[in-house]
Amino acid sequence: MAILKCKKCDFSKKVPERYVDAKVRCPECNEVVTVQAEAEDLALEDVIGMVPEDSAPEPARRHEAIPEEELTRKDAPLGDQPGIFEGGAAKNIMAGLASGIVTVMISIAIAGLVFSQGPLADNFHHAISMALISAIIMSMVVAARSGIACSAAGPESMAGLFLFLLTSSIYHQMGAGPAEALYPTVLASVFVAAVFTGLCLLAAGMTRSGDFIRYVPIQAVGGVLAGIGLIIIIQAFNLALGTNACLEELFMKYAQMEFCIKWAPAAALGIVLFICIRWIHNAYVIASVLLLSMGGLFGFLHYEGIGLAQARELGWLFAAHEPDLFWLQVYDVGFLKQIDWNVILDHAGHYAALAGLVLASTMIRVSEMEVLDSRPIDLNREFTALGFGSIFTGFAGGMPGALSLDRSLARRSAGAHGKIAGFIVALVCMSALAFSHKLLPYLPRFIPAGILFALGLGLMWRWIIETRTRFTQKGDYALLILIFLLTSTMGLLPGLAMGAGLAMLVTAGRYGSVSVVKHDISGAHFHSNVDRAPTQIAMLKTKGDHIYAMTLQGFIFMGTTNNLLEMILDRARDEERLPLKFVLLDFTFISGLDSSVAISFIKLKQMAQRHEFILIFTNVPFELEAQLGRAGCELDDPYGGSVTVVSMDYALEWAEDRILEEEDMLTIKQQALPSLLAPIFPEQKYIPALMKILKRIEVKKNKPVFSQGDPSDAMYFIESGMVNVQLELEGGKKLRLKKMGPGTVFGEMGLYTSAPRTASIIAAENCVLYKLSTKVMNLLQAKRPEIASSVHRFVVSLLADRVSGANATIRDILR
Ligand SMILES: Nc1ncnc2c1ncn2[C@@H]1O[C@@H]2COP(=O)(O)O[C@H]2[C@H]1O
Repeated sequence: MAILKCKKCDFSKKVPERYVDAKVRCPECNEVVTVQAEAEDLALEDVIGMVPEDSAPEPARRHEAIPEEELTRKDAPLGDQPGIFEGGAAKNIMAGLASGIVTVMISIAIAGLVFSQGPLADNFHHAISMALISAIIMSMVVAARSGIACSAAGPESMAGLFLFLLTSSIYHQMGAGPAEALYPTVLASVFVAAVFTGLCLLAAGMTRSGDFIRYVPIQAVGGVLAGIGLIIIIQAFNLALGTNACLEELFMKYAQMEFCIKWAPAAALGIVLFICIRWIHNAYVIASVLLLSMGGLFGFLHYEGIGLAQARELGWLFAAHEPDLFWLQVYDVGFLKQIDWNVILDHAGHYAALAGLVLASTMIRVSEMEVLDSRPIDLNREFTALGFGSIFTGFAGGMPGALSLDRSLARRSAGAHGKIAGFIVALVCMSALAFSHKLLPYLPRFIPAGILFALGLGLMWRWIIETRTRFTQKGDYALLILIFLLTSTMGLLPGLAMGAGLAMLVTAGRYGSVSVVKHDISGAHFHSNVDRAPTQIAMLKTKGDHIYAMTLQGFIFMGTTNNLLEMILDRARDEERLPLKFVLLDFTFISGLDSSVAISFIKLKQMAQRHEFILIFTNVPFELEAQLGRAGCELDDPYGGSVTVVSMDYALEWAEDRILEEEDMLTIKQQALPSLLAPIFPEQKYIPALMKILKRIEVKKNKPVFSQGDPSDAMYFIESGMVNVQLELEGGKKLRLKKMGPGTVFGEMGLYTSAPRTASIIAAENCVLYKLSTKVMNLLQAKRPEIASSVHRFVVSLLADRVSGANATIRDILR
């Protein structure tokens, strides 16, 4: 072992031997520290660290433990859904009302984004209806079908931006054609996008391919979403200014006073909203900010003596419009005849990309909800719910939507734990739809612009800043930035296509199709290198199945950890075997981790707490442990039910000790050497004579009996205490070959071959040994050859036992 000891803040931590002389940053104060070799060999207690005495894991620190019935990963029946009024009717209704106001405002903002091109902007009120229809239907369907109580779905920034690109592209393609075909074609393309996205979600949910989507490289999705964030911010400025400019044009204009006065309130509101959405996560706070800013504008207008009509002319408020039930046109033959279906077909790439991103983002958001909720959520069921919602939305004349993590969290912290909140949101949106022609003329223009600004900023922050620490390999983050730049400069579709291609190549090249689990084995077959008494070995053969050891390999990413989690869950639920108490995961063959893996390990820790087993991570590279820690997953977290241990051998020894302790067999009654030898020595009658020629010595804990390479002059019998047989490797590294206890011998190889010592022997405890020197052995051979021959046979049978033990281990590993 080596030690990381920071002189600045006194932080100290044991780290694996191979980090000796490495320069690392102190996890506490960030000071650069050189890792030092530790002076003495470690005792087992040192290695294990501060695992609580009581081996039963402490209750979850951050989350409540979830009962077994809720573990419905594969087939979550509807009955498992949250109740209608769960958490109290009044609380849910209030939370639903606040979320409803937020949803209406966000729907208006997304509508502004979708219809911001040329004459489409004149039909902004239609886009608002389309967005509200989506919010109503998706809120109701998701409330009825989703397994997440606070699930918020409807118009959403990423899908909104896609629709903006779709409508702009159609607008540019058809600009020269007949004007009457443009609007029906644009509307139809939005409805087709909703139905197509819904069908894809439904197909993924019904074929249960949700877990397969977990393989989508996170860098590609993250880079594209960050790019989307930037484009949304540009569009937020355009909405505030009533322009249609690109980034450079906006840069030219932003400082001019007449523009500044229009974009500054939107940007200020955007920043405040961004902070509320990201860190406060509360629907009441967000709704209050929106209502207060509206009040602020009317106060300002009143103070300045500006009338509403004048404010509309100045571009502060939206224009009034006549009420119409435009979406019913969808089923009007005249309307259908005007649609240019070729143009719609030309945009097949847009629909496919939109559906792909909605699928991938749903997968990421559901995974994050799983961690926050501390329980598995059936991804396929969420796909199915969103799929139905999106299809109904398309047929009712609404725009495609998606699941929103931020809005779901805001709804949850406002107290929405029952389904009713989703229906209340739908009711609020219905009222807004019915009165939109009356309300819109009173809506300040900077509000939807500010919301878009906050949504765009949120996407960029989430994917460019927050995820940075999650990437264990610098290349992953660089790839994300590359895809972000491609998306922002070349456009969404080329960026998406190139990004996905690049990320898939990288991931496939790194990992291929090799399973993350190199081998898994039960503790009944695979034991630590500790020489134990025959009764203890027999006990471990019967009870060792409480231990499940796995060696991991290769490059781990979310898709592969899913398989690992399922293997462990299957083992934990296997009632035909002994209850699972210890899961050992060895990282020796791990070459790297993807960013998303932290979430999987957090889930694994939550599973450990639910099923009451202890997770022991072994041979974890220091950088990976630090990276996972920064991403929110502490591996060495004794009170959270997981520990890191230097090697699989020590971890096995510790778990075995706990099992023996439980059976009251950890300490074997101390016996004198003659009685220890009696059952195993070939001829018992020679034991008293042998004892006379042995020399008793005592060795203190941690002191060497001899060191590797020393000349060999004796072999030793152990009467009490344990010794470590330690191989000294190049570069000062040490490897424990064996731990030996009472009744056995060591140093026999040197005695018989006269070669230098092949390993060092260090006392792991205070020991009493009996020494048989070469000189005395030679005398014995000459004077009492029958006793010498008995000793030879004893040593041979011990060596034979050791070899057959090693063979059994190899056989089990290869099984
Ligand atoms: N792989 C091993 N397993 C168990 N004991 C060992 C192993 N290798 C060496 N030893 C013991 O460690 C001792 C080191 O000194 P010797 O080589 O004299 O004799 C050696 C054996 O008794």
